[in-house]
Amino acid sequence: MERYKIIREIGDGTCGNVFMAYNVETNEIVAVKKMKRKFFQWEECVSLREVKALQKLIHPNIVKLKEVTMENHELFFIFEHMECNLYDVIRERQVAFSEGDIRNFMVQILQGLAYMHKNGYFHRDLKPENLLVTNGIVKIADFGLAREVSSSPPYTDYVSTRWYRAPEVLLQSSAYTPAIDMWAVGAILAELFTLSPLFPGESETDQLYKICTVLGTPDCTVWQEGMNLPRSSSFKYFQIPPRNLWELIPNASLEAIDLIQRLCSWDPRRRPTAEQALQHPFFNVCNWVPRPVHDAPDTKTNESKAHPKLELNLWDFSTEPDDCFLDLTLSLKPSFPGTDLANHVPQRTEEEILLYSGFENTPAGFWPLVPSDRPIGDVPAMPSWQQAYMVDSQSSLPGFSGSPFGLSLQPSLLENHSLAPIRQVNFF
Ligand SMILES: Nc1ncnc2c1ncn2[C@@H]1O[C@H](COP(=O)(O)OP(=O)(O)OP(=O)(O)O)[C@@H](O)[C@H]1O
Repeated sequence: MERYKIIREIGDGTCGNVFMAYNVETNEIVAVKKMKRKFFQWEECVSLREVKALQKLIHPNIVKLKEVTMENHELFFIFEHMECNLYDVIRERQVAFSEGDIRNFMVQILQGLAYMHKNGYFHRDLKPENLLVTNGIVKIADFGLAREVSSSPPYTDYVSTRWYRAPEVLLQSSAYTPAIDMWAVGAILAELFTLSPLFPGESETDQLYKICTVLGTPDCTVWQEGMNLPRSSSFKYFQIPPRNLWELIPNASLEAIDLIQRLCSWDPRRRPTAEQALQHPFFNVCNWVPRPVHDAPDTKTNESKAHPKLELNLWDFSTEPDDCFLDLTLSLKPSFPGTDLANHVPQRTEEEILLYSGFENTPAGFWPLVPSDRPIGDVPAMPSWQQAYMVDSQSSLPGFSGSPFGLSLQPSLLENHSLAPIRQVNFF
């Protein structure tokens, strides 16, 4: 250990203290985790879960274990050094993250997880503190509780920090799966939008209660197996209807809400795997900078109001996905102010509803997406500009390309302020 000079302490966890240090031979900055418990044999060290897992898991989104050293019965892990953890990033954040930032974090977390799960491990303690960040790069850390998927249940030992703990673990299932990591990802995704935890339980019972206050109390239609778990009788104390996630996370897009809802499914079998989550439409967007309506010329003049609008109305298409989108070229039909769809969408300003075709170089159409299982009437037509969903000619349409996410398209408007015919958009 004389090769390492400690600079300062950077973390104090349950199992170890973490220090920033530098390697005097290489001048490299590293993180040294000094385990709190004493070790007497090298075999004990190498059989630790953290060592076993990290030896095998080499991935850009998993923190790299460089070395393991034992000295005077003390065990040290030498890791690549990361600037901070996601908990600090969230805590210090004054304004909400952009959806692009959140997407960037999530892709990396999911890629790390997908790799880990594919290689037979699940983490069991995913939380913002265990996601390390340097310059926008996220790496999963703290494999102290990692388990091999092939290891046999019952899993009875302590698992995961309460706020991110999956309901099957709270209800004392002894045979949980990697889906517990997916629950944690859903809670973290919500937290990235609101900057506060989605389920901040103060005890195990309160944790279940907090989950019920968001998702509603489950019943056998939602989660059959859950009804038979040892602590499922707790549910009889809280009969709570589900909240609308849009109210709780108002800055999230429809796709983000849909992903959170799927990840935080009561039933672990309904949660997408990490690999499936990466296919979710939340990640399938192009960069599009909306032009505010009031910047567009002529839109507020009497002259333009007198002109017909070109309106895209997806209700005109069949409801069969293949019928709708097979080699779809959007059909546009003229309509007139006062009779257009905008008037049928309550409580939305014109600015919120209308989408302009003035992006001459943008080969795209704009779609708000809603989960296929949600009645159209439940969903705001276009809650904000942020929720315009862009599909370009390169990308496949979500839900129709083998993606596990069936999303239906919500009718929307596409107004041509300049009255030139709107470009037709080919999706395939
Ligand atoms: N490689 C690293 N680079 C920078 N900081 C790190 C690194 N590894 C850990 N840390 C910091 O130290 C903290 C504790 O580390 P870690 O989670 O590995 O310890 P632990 O004892 O297993 O914690 P826990 O209480 O979560 O089980 C992390 O939250 C992080 O802030």
